[in-house]
Amino acid sequence: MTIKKRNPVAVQDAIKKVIDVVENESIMTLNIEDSLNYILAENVIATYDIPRFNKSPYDGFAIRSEDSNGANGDNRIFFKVVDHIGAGTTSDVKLGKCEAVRIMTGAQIPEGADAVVMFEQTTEEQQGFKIRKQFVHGENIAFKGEECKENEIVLNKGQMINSGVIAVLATFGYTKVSVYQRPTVAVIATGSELLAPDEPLQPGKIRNSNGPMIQALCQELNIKSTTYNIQEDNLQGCINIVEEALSNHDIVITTGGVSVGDYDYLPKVYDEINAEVLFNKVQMRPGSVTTVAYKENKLLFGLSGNPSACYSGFHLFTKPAILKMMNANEIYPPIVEAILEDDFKKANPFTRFIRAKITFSEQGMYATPAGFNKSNAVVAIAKSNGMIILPSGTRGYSKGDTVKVILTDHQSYERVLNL
Ligand SMILES: Nc1nc2c(c(=O)[nH]1)N[C@H]1C(S)=C(S)[C@@H](COP(=O)(O)OP(=O)(O)OC[C@H]3O[C@@H](n4cnc5c(N)ncnc54)[C@H](O)[C@@H]3O)O[C@H]1N2
Ligand code: MOO
Ligand SMILES: [Mg+2]
Repeated sequence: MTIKKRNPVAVQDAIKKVIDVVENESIMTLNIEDSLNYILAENVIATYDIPRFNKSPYDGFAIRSEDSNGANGDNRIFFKVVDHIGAGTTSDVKLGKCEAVRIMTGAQIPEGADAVVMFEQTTEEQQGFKIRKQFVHGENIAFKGEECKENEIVLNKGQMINSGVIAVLATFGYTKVSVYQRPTVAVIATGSELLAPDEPLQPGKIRNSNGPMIQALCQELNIKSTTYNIQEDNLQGCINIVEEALSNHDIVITTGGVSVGDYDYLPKVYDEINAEVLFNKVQMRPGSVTTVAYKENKLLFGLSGNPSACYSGFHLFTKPAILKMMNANEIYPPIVEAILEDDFKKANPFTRFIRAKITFSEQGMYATPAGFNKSNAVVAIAKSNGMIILPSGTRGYSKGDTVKVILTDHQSYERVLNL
């Protein structure tokens, strides 16, 4: 049997092919407390100025700055305290010459006052205090509207809702928020050798690690995927399950069966269901056989069966596509430069992605391969928070070289405090 030659596309081109085909305009409304990690489907407009009024940023005394003219160590000026307010209350007092209102952080500056003296800048006296320095107009005042003005667009649609966005929505009294619907995702692990984690091992069989891993990767994006039962290598069975998953989901992720083996049925499945294959070979390792197909605004990710290839394929192609399908403005992973901590002397004909532990030290960022790193590796995935990128070429790489690294895990922590 001859094998159809595949045309390997560059990694960037493959990512672009996936991103270019998907779109989503479906919107829904959520209570703000349920909206974390969704994408804003509307601009957020300030409903009033922030700060709402001129306010004191300190605990101290509100004064008229002109009354402090000439104050110094040899000429201390006395102010009489005529009122006392905390945040949430206001004062009706109109300040006269050398009068002050005792004021706490967050309280509205009383009429006539234009500066705040911190407690630490005073010496207390009977019925008042003395100061030994001159204050200028506006000193120690948080001005109305200095952060943002009423009707200003403070957040743009397409932004991921993080804790700060929820704070902004709450600030402006929005209890509901319009967000883009998330794509629905189906996960199907294919392979006659696969057993569920709770099944006893048998000769020639292995446990399905890709299915739970992909489900967890979706969960990291706050997507609750539908996980189908393990699908054995059987053409009709594969066609049926993929068709059924596709009729109920926006994205179908399969793992395994995309290469050229006798039991690799996914290429035939795409053919049978008339999905357009965007690419079936990428100039990368692992994951060179990663295949992405498209049908009626739905995507089919044929991720490789080898766990490290499967993981890399998800990060490179599926994750940006899911974010694009959520209509996020920012869909690509952060890529940083780091110092390589190991030698890779062999030249690689395709771009290599190496699961690695990225550490941030005072000397800079370091990238250490996270152990045994072949396509079939699983432990290194668990120990990694990034992927070293080694572009293809005729030379290898050495310890000390500066390389690019994709940050895959944004919730990574350090062993030592580098403060
Ligand atoms: N003649 C060729 N053979 C292979 C090529 C090639 O170009 N020519 N490519 C190799 C590369 S590279 C990879 S990667 C694999 C891709 O294989 P498939 O995507 O077809 O996946 P399978 O054959 O189903 O399985 C490969 C490997 O992964 C294990 N596996 C599968 N599913 C899971 C799972 N859910 N959890 C854990 N491990 C899984 C499976 O047992 C196999 O060992 O093809 C090469 N061959
Ligand atoms: O997808 Mo395969 O790694 O390129 O091992
Ligand atoms: Mg195979």
